Amino acid sequence: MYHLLKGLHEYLTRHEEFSIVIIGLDGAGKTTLLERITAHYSHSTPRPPENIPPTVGQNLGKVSLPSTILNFIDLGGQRGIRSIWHRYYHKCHALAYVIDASDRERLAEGWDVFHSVLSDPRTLHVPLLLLANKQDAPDALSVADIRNDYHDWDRRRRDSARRRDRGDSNDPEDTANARIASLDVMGISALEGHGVQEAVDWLFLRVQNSRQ
Ligand SMILES: Nc1nc2c(ncn2[C@@H]2O[C@H](COP(=O)(O)OP(=O)(O)OP(=O)(O)O)[C@@H](O)[C@H]2O)c(=O)[nH]1
Ligand SMILES: [Mg+2]
Repeated sequence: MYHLLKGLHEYLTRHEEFSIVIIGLDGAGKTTLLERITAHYSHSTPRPPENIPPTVGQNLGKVSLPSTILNFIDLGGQRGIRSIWHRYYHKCHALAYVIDASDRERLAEGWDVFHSVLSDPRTLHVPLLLLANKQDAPDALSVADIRNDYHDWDRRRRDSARRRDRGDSNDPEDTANARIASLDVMGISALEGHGVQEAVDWLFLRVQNSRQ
């Protein structure tokens, strides 16, 4: 009887754990976002932005929900650190790619890196959310503009690939194209917190669904 009740108690109070990896170029605002998320769920104040150094390696943040634990892993975005991202793909349940929507000069670089994530076979079945960060900045591109900019960039990339390959069809591309077509993009301000709750809700829902 004791074992039965103990088992029942464990079943009712169990916590499922999911890992969510946050990636994107250096300076996109990933650690600021992690701070905002963990502060929100622990009802504390996020670390002041001036106390957040560039990430060399990773930062971890745990969010405890009633029956679920979300483990956020924020990875450094500097060029030399990006080569470790792939090590996290197979063990994560969702990916959030953060882009700095106010830095037009680095958008193409951001898309280049984003595309390599999207077309990596190891991310194929991992839910992927594109976060257009820094929406509070006066010159930030809106979600619609970010989406258009990415589609324009991708069209140019495909045109030049087609010219290079003299029109040969490229099957692996089809998978990436399908993912792009159904891509979810959300606008956030990691600094001020706008849209962050909605982004976490999206990730929570998608990791739950992917489990089923
Ligand atoms: N205006 C504005 N600035 C932001 C926002 N999020 C981050 N920043 C600023 O962007 C800069 C970089 O933020 P980080 O969070 O360190 O960027 P990161 O993506 O973690 O960078 P790496 O660790 O180098 O990969 C800092 O000056 C932040 O204060 C935002 O939503 N709005
Ligand atoms: Mg960082």
